This record gives sequence, C-alpha cells and structure tokens, in this order.
Amino acid sequence: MPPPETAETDKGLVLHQIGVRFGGLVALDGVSLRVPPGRTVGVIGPNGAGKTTLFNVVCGFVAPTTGALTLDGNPLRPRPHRLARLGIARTLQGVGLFAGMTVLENVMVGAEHAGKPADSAWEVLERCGVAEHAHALPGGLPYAVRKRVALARALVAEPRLLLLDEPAGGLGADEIAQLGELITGLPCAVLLVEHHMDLVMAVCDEILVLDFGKPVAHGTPAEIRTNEAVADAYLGAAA
Ligand SMILES: Nc1ncnc2c1ncn2[C@@H]1O[C@H](COP(=O)(O)OP(=O)(O)OP(=O)(O)O)[C@@H](O)[C@H]1O
Repeated sequence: MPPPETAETDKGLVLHQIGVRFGGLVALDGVSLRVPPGRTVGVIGPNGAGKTTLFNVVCGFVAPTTGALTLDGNPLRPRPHRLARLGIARTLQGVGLFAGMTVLENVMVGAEHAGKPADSAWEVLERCGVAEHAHALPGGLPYAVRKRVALARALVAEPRLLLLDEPAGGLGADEIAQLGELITGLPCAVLLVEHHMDLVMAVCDEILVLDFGKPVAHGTPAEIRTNEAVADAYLGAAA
C-alpha cells in the first residue's frame, strides 16, 4: 500500500501552539505558524518579542514547554546535530566560520556534513557571489563576504528548509539588497527571523508578528504594513 499522502495544510514545517517558559517568564505563548515548501516566512517583533526563542525551538536549542512541531505531518523533535538529516540548514546571528580553514574548505565541510559532493561547494560559492575569495581565510574578509560564505555553507546542503537568524545584522543597505535578491531566488522554504523591515517586506510571502511572546498579526507584507496592532507593538517598544 502506498504511504498516505501528506495533506496540503501539513506540508512543510508546522508549529502548533508553541509555548516556552524560562522560569516565570513567558517567552512564547500559543505561537502557530506554517512554513510551506518553497515559501519564505518572516518573523518580526520588537526586542524581547520571542523571535530568537522561536528560532531556537525550531533548531532544537530550546525545547517548547507546550505545543508541538511537525514536518510534512510527522512529529518533529529537532536536535541541532540532526537538522541536516531532516533537510534543514541554518545560519546563526553573526558568522561562525572556521577561522583556520579557507572559504572553500568551510563550504566543503558543509557539503561533507550533508553528504553532498565536495565540488558542489564551488557552484554554491559562485551562486553566493564569493567564489573569488575561495582560497582566502575568512578572518581577512569583509563582514558581508563572511556572512555570504556562512550562507553558502548552509546552502551547499541543498536544504528543503533554510533557517536564517538576523542575516542582515551588520550589513549596509546595498549588501542587504543583494542578500534580498539571493533569498528571493532560493528554491527552498525559508524561515527568516529579522529586524530589518525592508528586507522582510521584500522577500517574505507571509509574516508573523510577535509581541511579548504572543502572535499579534499574521499576513502578507501588504497586510502587515497596514496592521494597527503591528504599529502599536512597534510604537510601544519605541516609547
Ligand atoms: N535562556 C533564557 N533564559 C531566560 N530568559 C530568556 C532566555 N532566552 C530568552 N529569554 C527571554 O525571553 C524573552 C524573549 O527573548 P528573545 O531573545 O527570544 O527575543 P527576541 O525577539 O529575539 O529579541 P531581540 O530582537 O532583542 O533579539 C526575553 O524577555 C528574553 O530576556
């Protein structure tokens, strides 16, 4: 008998009513979200809203106190070292490259880890616009280039889901625009946690807005732009 088909609404990564408590502090409360195959979903919110905690739940760094995750309808209990096996890749805040390895070697490590051929590293370096730096050590390269190399190392795994934690952090306006083009051209699903609103609005198909750990809005960029609860959350944070 063929395996039962995954219902359309179960496809991709689904967060079901996720809650996270740190002692008495509620960092996430009833957060539900789906990242369908091939779509880019953004998570935004003021400082302390719970974005990084949500990211850490998906990566397996933080276990949810309540709720559950599924991947294509199957229960998912993420563990950081097992993500690659599930077809999930991630970049973290900052860069995190191996300082003693060249750019190419860093990306080849990513390929090896994911069981991909080593020569796929070249193709990804080219796609990310950093092939000219292949034989350089990361330490001497501009920050924006190092961030692209970190992205290349994640992409070489050909993930079905890419998790990006503040990829625009520390980048200039032109570099963010280039990053946006790169993200838009990706074939995989993307979960993007990001402060930089222009990037989020440019690349996301849908956006979840958190405030004090709770979802306050969810919709397309156009809907989020004009949502009063979103404006309140950000104005409240700025006040
Ligand atoms: N390991 C932890 N232990 C205790 N409290 C934590 C821990 N991690 C996060 N918090 C708290 O949980 C809340 C949500 O934090 P989180 O870092 O997820 O927010 P954020 O939206 O990513 O903020 P920022 O935009 O500043 O990065 C905050 O009040 C934070 O202080």
